[in-house]
Amino acid sequence: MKIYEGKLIGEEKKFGIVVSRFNEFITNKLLEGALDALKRHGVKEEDIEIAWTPGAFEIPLIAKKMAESKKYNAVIALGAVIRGETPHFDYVANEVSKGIANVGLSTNMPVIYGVLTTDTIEQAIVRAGTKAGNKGFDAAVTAIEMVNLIDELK
Ligand SMILES: Nc1c(NC[C@H](O)[C@H](O)[C@H](O)CO)[nH]c(=O)[nH]c1=O
Ligand SMILES: CC(=O)[C@@H](O)COP(=O)(O)O
Repeated sequence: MKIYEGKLIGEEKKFGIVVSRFNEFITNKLLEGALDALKRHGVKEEDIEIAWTPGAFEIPLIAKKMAESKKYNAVIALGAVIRGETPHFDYVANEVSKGIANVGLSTNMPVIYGVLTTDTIEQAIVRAGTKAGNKGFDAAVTAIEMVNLIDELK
């Protein structure tokens, strides 16, 4: 029986991070978590590039540009979409998740979904480095695992 699972070793791998500025109080924490995870798993600082978008809605386009550049082994998408008073949240959240998934499939590259979609600011804070951990850290670990899993399947 042969089982494939990506090792959590980041040496020699290159990562692009696309992070949205909207709700920067939260997304900065997600970015810190992602950078912490990459470095603690052996990724060199020079092998990480970061692109900032105005909001989460713009993430898929920049993720696609990064993936198509072939400069990285994986792209990590970080954002925080927090519900307001109108249905705008649903449109943004739906398009961002769909867009990011489509980029990964269309470019054949791991594009990891690290975008918080929460009803309240408190829910976002809890997931950006406090009680529920840091979803940016988790997304970066997922990126490392996916890169190595894909290498194993070659
Ligand atoms: N409300 C949030 C937004 N809204 C902005 C959109 O993402 C986009 O930048 C704008 O509609 C222009 O295209 N963005 C977030 O990242 N988080 C939000 O909570
Ligand atoms: C997710 C959003 O776009 C949201 O923050 C916008 O807030 P509102 O619905 O109150 O305009």
